[in-house]
Amino acid sequence: MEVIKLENVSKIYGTKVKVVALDNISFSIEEGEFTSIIGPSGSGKTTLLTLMGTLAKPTYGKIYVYGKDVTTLNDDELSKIRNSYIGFVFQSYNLIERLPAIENVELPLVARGLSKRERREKALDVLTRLGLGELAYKKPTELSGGQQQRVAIARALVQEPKLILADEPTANLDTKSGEVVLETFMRANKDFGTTVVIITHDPDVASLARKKIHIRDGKIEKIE
Ligand SMILES: Nc1ncnc2c1ncn2[C@@H]1O[C@H](COP(=O)(O)OP(=O)(O)OP(=O)(O)O)[C@@H](O)[C@H]1O
Repeated sequence: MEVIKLENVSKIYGTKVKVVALDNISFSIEEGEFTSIIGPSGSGKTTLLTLMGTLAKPTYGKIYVYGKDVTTLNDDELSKIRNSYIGFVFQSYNLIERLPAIENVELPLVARGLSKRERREKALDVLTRLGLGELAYKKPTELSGGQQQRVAIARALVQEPKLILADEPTANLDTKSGEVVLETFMRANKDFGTTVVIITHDPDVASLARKKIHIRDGKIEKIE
């Protein structure tokens, strides 16, 4: 089954001065694939992930997510798709500072009607898997940037999303923490068939993926 399909997608920013961030891109991602998107700075990687995550619409072309043409959906319908399927890991962590790490991780589960006890158990389990069990009750301001990044990753994973979209998830981490994060993604992929798409600059990280999409100047250079 195709999780994401792009057909002749272009994204142009600006009105007077136009920036062609993506130029006529087509590809698809199948369920259970682990894909990396690689390319130099400014090549359009973040724009591509944003479109795949239905957070913005393309200027031209069609995008299908789990078979639905998301270019024709309204904001409510798009947020439903995001909530049902997608876990995002962005470079900015967007953690709530007055809440301890564990409550930040629990937050997405509140809307799902889980009991407080179930939420706590799940959140602690994911934090522990990411090596943060001891820090669960610390506030984000008491954590390093890399630890905050892992809390944000825990918040995405706790929802057990069918699709993970991650923008440079290991960029701010030391080698060991980066390995833990990648291992967690790989385990979700292997054990639960979670589809994973990660943007990376790092060839070692990219090589873990079965499929690599190289982009340059808003175009696909090659898929291997
Ligand atoms: N909101 C925006 N308005 C105008 N131009 C933008 C906007 N977002 C991105 N761009 C431009 O679109 C192009 C692609 O940017 P994008 O952030 O997608 O690249 P990237 O490959 O993710 O870069 P990096 O690796 O540096 O994060 C760049 O030329 C960038 O300046």
